[in-house]
Amino acid sequence: MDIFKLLSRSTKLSKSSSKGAPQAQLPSGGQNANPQLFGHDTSEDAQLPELKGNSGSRKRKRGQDRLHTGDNVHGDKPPREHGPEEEMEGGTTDRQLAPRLKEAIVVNGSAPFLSEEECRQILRSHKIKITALSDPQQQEEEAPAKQNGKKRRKAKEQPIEVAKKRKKIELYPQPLTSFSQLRDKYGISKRLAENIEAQGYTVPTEVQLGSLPLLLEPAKAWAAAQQESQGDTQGDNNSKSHGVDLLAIAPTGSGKTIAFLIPVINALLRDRNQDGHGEPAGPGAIIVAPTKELASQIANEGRKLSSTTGIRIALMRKGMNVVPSSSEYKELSEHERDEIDDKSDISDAAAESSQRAGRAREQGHMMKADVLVTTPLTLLNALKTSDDMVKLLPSSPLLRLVVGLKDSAVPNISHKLTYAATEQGKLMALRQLLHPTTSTDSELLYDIPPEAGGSSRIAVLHADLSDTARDRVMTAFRKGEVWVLITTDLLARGVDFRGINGVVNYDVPNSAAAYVHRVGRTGRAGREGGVAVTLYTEEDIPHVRIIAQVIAAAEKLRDKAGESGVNGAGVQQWLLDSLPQPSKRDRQRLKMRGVEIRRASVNGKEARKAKISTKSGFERKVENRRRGAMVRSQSRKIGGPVDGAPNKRRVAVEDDEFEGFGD
Ligand SMILES: Nc1ncnc2c1ncn2[C@@H]1O[C@H](COP(=O)(O)OP(=O)(O)OP(=O)(O)O)[C@@H](O)[C@H]1O
Repeated sequence: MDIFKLLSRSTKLSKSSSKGAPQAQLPSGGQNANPQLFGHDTSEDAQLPELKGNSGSRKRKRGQDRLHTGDNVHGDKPPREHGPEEEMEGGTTDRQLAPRLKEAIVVNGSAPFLSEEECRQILRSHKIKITALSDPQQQEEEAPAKQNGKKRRKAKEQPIEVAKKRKKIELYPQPLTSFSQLRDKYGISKRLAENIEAQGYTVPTEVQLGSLPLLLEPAKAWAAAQQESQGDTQGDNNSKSHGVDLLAIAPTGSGKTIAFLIPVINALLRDRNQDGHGEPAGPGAIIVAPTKELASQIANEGRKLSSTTGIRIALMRKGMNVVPSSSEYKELSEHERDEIDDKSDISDAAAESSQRAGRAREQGHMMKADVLVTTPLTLLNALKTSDDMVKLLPSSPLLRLVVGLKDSAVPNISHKLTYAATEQGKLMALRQLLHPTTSTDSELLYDIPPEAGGSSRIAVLHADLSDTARDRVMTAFRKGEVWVLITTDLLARGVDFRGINGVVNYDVPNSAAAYVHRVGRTGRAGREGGVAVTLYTEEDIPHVRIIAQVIAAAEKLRDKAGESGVNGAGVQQWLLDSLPQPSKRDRQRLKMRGVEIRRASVNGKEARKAKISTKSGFERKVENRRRGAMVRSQSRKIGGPVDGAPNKRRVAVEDDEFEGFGD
């Protein structure tokens, strides 16, 4: 692994240092040809492994990856295997089907209508599984019971059992194989389609491929689920025009944000057109994100998609109020309305950080918003002051979409587990990692030289910083002014920096999910070349197995896709076998409290914090003495205290400014 190539986001590589690893193979290396993680190899045979038949080079296990016909949709009969030339429903064979599927998968504006079998194959090749969790028929029968308090209480007590008993129905909707189909086939707004195109999106990612048709045509999804649940009887789909609830589980960086934003914006535009009014009708959608950074990112994505459509996407900040309804807006005086319009207009991305917006926020002003993006606490505070904000919606059928394996790391990055023995060892390992050993002419050293920006290239971001400081660091990192960002789990989820080439887990993550999300900051939208390094010490050993297992699973997935890891196996089998298996209790404790030894206070006593330094104790002592002598001499000159006490006149280091690493 050449970490130099990973970090040099804005550095020209010398020929020798760039040999063997083309820039385009890194996550920061420009446009990505295909954002899909699975089933996107368009080469003749690799496109659909199911269609390769006996001539395929990869071996197929008995009973695996075979096509099976529609008479066994729900697993109630064993899958019926058939050879490559076997005739399928509708009289087509695998080979006859292949070109049609390819036509559908390859970027293609026209949208051929695919049979259920064809849909099933496309969805399967992309590892997409869609299930109706609540049976629409059953749900409808249960609806009156919901009014009954006793039954409701009982249902609440046994939700898991009830859910288990319910028959899960697998659905095969028409997959979205190109963004151009959004307009042609689903009739989304012209402006929205243009905005999607302007973002450069052409090939939908797996989660978009499966979820957009469901969310844009919920009536069809409902009808399909109903039809499946009733066997061959006709489902009444005309009356079911309300939407579906969709739970989507997909890999990190797989484009979930626009997968839900496109249907939201389209639905608001459609409603606006149907109602025929341009006045604010109060927020039509609320998006809740765990951190301010993520909320701000989602709001920005939304604004790009809704640009010039008239849909307002507002990032909700402390003290901000939203115009709850069009009737309330109409009741206001003209002056008040003008003021709201004026302030709402400056909520777009460019003005978000402007002084005007800042002032407006301070005054607790009213804003018009069609979509509110907020963090949970801000929403809670807003709800306390406004009862009208949430309208109860009718319950809709619940569908679940899963892409790939749940809780697995993206297969397109390489993982490395590095044993560093101690806390000091971790710092040494990090330093070694950032010091390129392969090239000597690099400007990107651990202590970045002043000519290259020095310590200003490194920043820290955590929840104790002010909002302004957090915004500033985020902007600098996005612009590429900051090269190394040291952060907490605050940025572990959802935050999208397109060009991150590597993630270093300086401390072992507290759970498998935390690992998946942290390392998912690289390798976004299917980009190759990202690296995730996890440093661990002796104290971490009892907790490393869960991480090693996630890595092994990701590598297996990569191998299955026919690619070997960039640097070979990140976890050797012997390591996996020798790491201790943590008990359930240990796993829970780790999740709640982290690695005990690293906590500042253990059992009420202040733990001795390990001094993290790459210098020896002797060197530090000499330096401290020298520094103390300098402080005393300066104090004498300005008549301050000379007893070696800290010089109070020294400028305090502001909490929100990173001043480089101390020795
Ligand atoms: N169809 C597409 N083609 C190319 N790039 C895409 C596509 N869809 C999304 N992207 C890009 O992929 C990146 C990741 O998208 P997004 O942040 O929505 O992922 P996510 O699934 O929400 O990730 P996470 O699980 O980490 O929250 C973004 O930079 C986005 O612009």
